[in-house]
Amino acid sequence: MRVIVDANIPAAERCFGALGEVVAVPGREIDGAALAGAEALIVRSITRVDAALLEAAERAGARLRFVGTCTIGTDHVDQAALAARGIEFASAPGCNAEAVVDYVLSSLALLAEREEAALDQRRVGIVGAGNVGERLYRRLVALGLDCRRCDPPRAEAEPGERFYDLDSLCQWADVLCLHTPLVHGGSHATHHLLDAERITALKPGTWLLNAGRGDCLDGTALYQRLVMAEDLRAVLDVWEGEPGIDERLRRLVDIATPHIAGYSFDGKLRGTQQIYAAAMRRFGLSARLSLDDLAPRPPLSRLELGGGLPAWDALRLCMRAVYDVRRDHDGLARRAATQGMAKGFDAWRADYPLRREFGTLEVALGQGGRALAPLLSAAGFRIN
Ligand SMILES: NC(=O)c1ccc[n+]([C@@H]2O[C@H](COP(=O)([O-])OP(=O)(O)OC[C@H]3O[C@@H](n4cnc5c(N)ncnc54)[C@H](O)[C@@H]3O)[C@@H](O)[C@H]2O)c1
Ligand SMILES: O=C(O)[C@H](O)[C@H](O)COP(=O)(O)O
Repeated sequence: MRVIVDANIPAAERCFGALGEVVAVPGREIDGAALAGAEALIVRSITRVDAALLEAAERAGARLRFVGTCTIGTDHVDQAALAARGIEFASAPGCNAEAVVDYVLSSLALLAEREEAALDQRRVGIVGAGNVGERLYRRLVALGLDCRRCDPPRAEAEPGERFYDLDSLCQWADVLCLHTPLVHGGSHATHHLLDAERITALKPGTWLLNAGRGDCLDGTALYQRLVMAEDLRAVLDVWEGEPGIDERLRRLVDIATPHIAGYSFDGKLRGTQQIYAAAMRRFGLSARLSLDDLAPRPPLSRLELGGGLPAWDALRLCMRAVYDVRRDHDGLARRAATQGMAKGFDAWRADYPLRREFGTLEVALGQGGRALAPLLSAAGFRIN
C-alpha cells in the first residue's frame, strides 16, 4: 500500500511503514498528482483535503481508503466529501493540548515580567473550554488565578457547570485567551468571533491571546486598535492568511509566533501515534507502537532547586528551562526579515527546534525549596 504523509510528521516511517511504502511530501505540496496510487493520506493542518483534492487524486489514480490528520483542528478537512466517497477519517483530539497550555503560561509569564505585573492578580477569561481551554483553566486555577470560561456548546450540554457569555467575559477579564475551533456556520460559528466591535470594546490594558485559529479574530480590527492606541498587549500564534500573514500586525504584536503553540515534540508524536492507531484499526492490523516507544528521553529531565527564590521567579526559571516563547517570537522575526513572511513563517515551523513539555521535567526540591511544590506542580512540573 502507498501512504502519503506530510514531511513534517515525526516518526512517520516508523509508524506508517507497517502499512506499506511511505512517501513524505511537504504539506503545502500535496496535490492530486502527489496522491497517485495512494490508499492512505496522513496530513497536518496545512493540507486542504476537500472535494477538489479528492477529485484530482482520483483522476491521478489514487484509491484512498483512509485520511488522518495528526492535529487537533479539523477545519482543513471536508469530512462530508470523505464520507461521500466512503473514505474513513480520523483526527487526533487533545494530542498537543498540553503544549498549547505551556505556550500560554510561558507567554503570560513573559508579559507579566515585562509589565512588572503580578500574574496571579489578573483575571483570565478563556473562550473555548475544550481539550486546550479546559486544561488551561485547571492549571491557572491551581496557580491561584481567578478564571472564567465561555463555551456556549458546553453550556448547553452541561447545565450544572458555570459558563459566561462572551461579552460579559470580555468586560470582566484582564487577560482573554481564545481557544476555539474555526466553525463557519450554525448557532456557534466562530469566524471573527472577536470582531471589530468586540475588539474595540476591550478594556485598555487587556492582554489578548489567540492560539485557536487565526480566522476566529478580525486581524484588521486588531491592527487598527493597536495603531490607534497601544493600550492592549497581544499574543498571536495563529493568523488570518497563514503563512503570508500581515507583517504590519506582526510588528505591533507583543508576542508573534508562527502557529507553533502546539509544537512540542511530545504533542506531535502523540498526534502521529493516535493516527497510526486509527489507520492500523482501519486496515485490520494491530498497532504495536505506543507513545513510550516513540518518545525519546528529554535532554533536560531533572532540575534541583534550593530555597531562596521568590515562588514566581522559581516558576519562571523552571518554565524557561523547558520552553521559552521568546525563541519562537525571535525565530519568526528573523526569518521574516531574511526570507520574506510566507517562507519565513513556514521555515521556522519546518526546522522547529526540539521542544518538550513541562511535564517531562522533574523538579527536585532541596532544603528550603519544599514550599515551592504547590506552585510548580500546579504549573505542570513533576515534583520530587
Ligand atoms: N495554535 C496551535 O498550535 C493549536 C494547537 C491545538 C489546537 N489549536 C486550535 O484550537 C482549537 C481548540 O482546541 P481543543 O483541543 O480545545 O478543541 P476541542 O474541540 O477539544 O474544544 C473546542 C471547544 O470550543 C468550544 N466552542 C465551540 N464553539 C464555540 C464558541 N462559539 N464560543 C466558545 N466556545 C466554543 C467547544 O464547545 C469546545 O469545548 C482547535 O480546534 C484548533 O483549531 C491550535
Ligand atoms: O490543530 C492543531 O493540532 C494545531 O493547530 C497544530 O499544531 C497545527 O500544526 P500544523 O498542522 O500546522 O503542523
